[in-house]
Amino acid sequence: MTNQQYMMSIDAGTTSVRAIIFDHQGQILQKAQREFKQYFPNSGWVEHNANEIWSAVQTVISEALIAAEIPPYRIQGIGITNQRETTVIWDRHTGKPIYNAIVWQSKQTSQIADDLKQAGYTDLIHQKTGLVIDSYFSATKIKWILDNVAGARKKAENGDLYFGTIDTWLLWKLTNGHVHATDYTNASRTMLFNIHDLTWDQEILKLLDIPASMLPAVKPSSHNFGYTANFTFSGVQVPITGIAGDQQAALFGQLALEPGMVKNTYGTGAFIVMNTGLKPTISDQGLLTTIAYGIDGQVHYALEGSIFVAGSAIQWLRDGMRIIKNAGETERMAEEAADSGVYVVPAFTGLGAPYWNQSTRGAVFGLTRGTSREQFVRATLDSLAYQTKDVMNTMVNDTQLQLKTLRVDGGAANNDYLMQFQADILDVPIERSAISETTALGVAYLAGLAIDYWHDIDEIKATVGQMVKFEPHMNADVRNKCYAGWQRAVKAAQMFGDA
Ligand SMILES: Nc1ncnc2c1ncn2[C@@H]1O[C@H](COP(=O)(O)OP(=O)(O)O)[C@@H](O)[C@H]1O
Ligand SMILES: O=P(O)(O)OC[C@H](O)CO
Repeated sequence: MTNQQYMMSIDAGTTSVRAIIFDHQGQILQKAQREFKQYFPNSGWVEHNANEIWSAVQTVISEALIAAEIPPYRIQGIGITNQRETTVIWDRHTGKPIYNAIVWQSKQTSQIADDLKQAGYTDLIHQKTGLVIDSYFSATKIKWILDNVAGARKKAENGDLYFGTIDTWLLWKLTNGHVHATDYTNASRTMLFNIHDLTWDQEILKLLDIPASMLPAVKPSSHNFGYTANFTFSGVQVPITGIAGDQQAALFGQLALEPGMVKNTYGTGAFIVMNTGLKPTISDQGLLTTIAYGIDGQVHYALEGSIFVAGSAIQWLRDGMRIIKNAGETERMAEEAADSGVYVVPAFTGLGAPYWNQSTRGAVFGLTRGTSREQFVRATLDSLAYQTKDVMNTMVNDTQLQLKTLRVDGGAANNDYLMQFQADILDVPIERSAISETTALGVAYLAGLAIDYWHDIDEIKATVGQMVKFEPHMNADVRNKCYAGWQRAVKAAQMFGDA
């Protein structure tokens, strides 16, 4: 086994980066993780320092290799998966970012989004990009940087600036400034990419005054993007052969490759993605149409429901409300809590799919003098499941496809209480993957397939472990009553925010 080759995934998430080394069985050989700093320069703004992300990535690559005790040449290929939409703009000559990376959650560009809506571009943008107009996507963030950083627009017009999402930034750094590219999945989250003809959309670029020279080349997700320039200072050139946004990578890692298959990743937010096959399905009920992956000369599409607050509501219980010590204990507390009729609507930064209401804020309903800490915790966990049901109902309506199972992953999917409640409230079985790092695994698959590390999907399927199943067993009357209460709570929270 001494000459065994491995794949390495770089998972650049919102709060931490990881390097994970996988073997041919899809098992984790080693992993290293680093958190990096979050900047909140103004209320509702969230920024990262792109150089700090790059430093953290270099560190975890080295740490993972050292801990695994393997030399760099035993890595056959690298995959990059990333927090999506987050926008970096840098000077292509000096390599220096001209502003912090504006993070997907950040609200500083809401006004630009509102202006676009007011000007009547909602349908045009929806039809072309599959997205709803929102500050969530990269387009308004690029415009904001060009409008607000001194000299930026002039430089952009002279062709001196590059834009990239985090994958593009890391690829550019790993190749020492030789490759400026992204993949279809990341491009489809910019609100600038035409998902039908697979090009940057000139009309939208003009609308936002964004020069096309800033934009990266767009390639399939499973593709040889280029070689590392100086991998861990070893001089070894490792090909980067896969790139995908983290939610799409998770879909691939769950092997949800047939139309109608759905996964939900319960991380900071929750992202429900349904594979819809080779044709885009445009939702008229607030779901996003997005590119699932590009492989073997074909582009596969997906419908997505993005929930902004999921696991971060549990962090709020810990760090804001300080009624728990760690996320893990919520499982026992919820199991112990009696039914209560309490609802927590964690709309801390507005509501995502299917509501898309930027002005809603969090709310709690149904408190009595007897409400306990455990019941409050349980209601917060339940909100993750209810938000998922809102999205799933919309997906079923949009596609007319009957949901058979929901595949789950991400930190909060480890909570057995939550997964059982999710199965009950959806009335659909839940399957939790055997490996928790599905996102990294997905991009390892994409990268490995491009270089024949894995020959085909069947070879990959043969390596997949047993999933943990949660079967629904809630009585229909109880389910309907619980969900009706949630719907009233969301409605009331929206009324309060809109007033
Ligand atoms: N047992 C648990 N029950 C509920 N939530 C959990 C549990 N474990 C972790 N979480 C939540 O999951 C999130 C971390 O999941 P992760 O997939 O690492 O997220 P991300 O990739 O977005 O950083 C945190 O918000 C945390 O509060
Ligand atoms: O980094 P995560 O796991 O919170 O994912 C963020 C999403 O990609 C945002 O769209």
